[in-house]
Amino acid sequence: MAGGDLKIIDKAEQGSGYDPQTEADRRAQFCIVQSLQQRFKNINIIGEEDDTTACPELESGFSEDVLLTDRLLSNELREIKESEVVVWVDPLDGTSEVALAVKNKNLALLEQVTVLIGVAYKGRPVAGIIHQPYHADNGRTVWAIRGCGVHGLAPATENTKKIVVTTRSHLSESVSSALDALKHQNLADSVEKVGGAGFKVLKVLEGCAAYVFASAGCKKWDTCAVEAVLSAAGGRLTDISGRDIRYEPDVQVNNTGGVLATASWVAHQEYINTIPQEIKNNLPEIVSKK
Ligand SMILES: Nc1ncnc2c1ncn2[C@@H]1O[C@H](COP(=O)(O)O)[C@@H](OP(=O)(O)O)[C@H]1O
Ligand SMILES: [Mg+2]
Ligand SMILES: [Mg+2]
Ligand SMILES: [Mg+2]
Repeated sequence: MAGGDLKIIDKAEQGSGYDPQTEADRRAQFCIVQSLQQRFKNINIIGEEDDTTACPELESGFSEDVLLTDRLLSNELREIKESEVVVWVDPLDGTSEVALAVKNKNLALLEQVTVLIGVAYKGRPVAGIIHQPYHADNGRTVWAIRGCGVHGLAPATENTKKIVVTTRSHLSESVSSALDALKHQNLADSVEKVGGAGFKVLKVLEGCAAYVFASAGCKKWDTCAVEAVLSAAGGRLTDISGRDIRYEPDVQVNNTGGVLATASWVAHQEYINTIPQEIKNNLPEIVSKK
């Protein structure tokens, strides 16, 4: 960004919209993957980007805060072997918003950018990090480990209005129809369109009722970290038919069933029940390998 050229590559297949990757995505993935591998030789890491750019500064430290939760950690998690861990990395979530922020010189959009690192064990998320580099002056890191609470943010426990967040850049007819159905049943008093899976889940943690994406296109690296954090806060994240999303290493990377995330203070099942069956039928779960 400082250099003024994001070096954007469009990853979208011809005729299927716009899916930008910037030099920041490539460098951040290199940094995260190499830093993790340096410390943990045998974990399986799956990142969004196929192409990376070497970045000389790796991270060798760790947050002492994590050690403070040690006494809360279950024996099951304590005994995990490196080879049983799958880390899903989204080096930069909200890339479209970064591109737009620079293009339109609208730096407020950068708030929607996050870095997502999710840790899965036995196919389900057990820990997650949502780093928001452009929050307030110095950014913030929101993280959770199963059984050890949510850190870096105090999750909202209620709200008088049900605000639903959805995609800004990947709207489709099925996304709109699902939102209309929710409005009809008073499950969406208003709808906000914002970028990034990470940012939308932060919004849910901070008082929005739900994140609704009744469309395919979102990937496992978009949801693994955020599901870990949201469930530690008492919320739920499933596909739009209410099925758990799986995170085994050989699972299909697309969340073909869409995404529905709800805050702790709303009934997840009511949102699931309200989304029309026809939309659900068009978004089947595909469990086949990659
Ligand atoms: N149709 C689609 N094609 C490609 N990526 C999609 C997509 N729909 C959603 N996504 C991905 O899901 C994330 C959240 O999307 P959205 O902001 O539209 O809700 C983004 O992650 P990235 O920014 O990490 O690529 C975005 O690329
Ligand atoms: Mg992307
Ligand atoms: Mg993403
Ligand atoms: Mg990304």
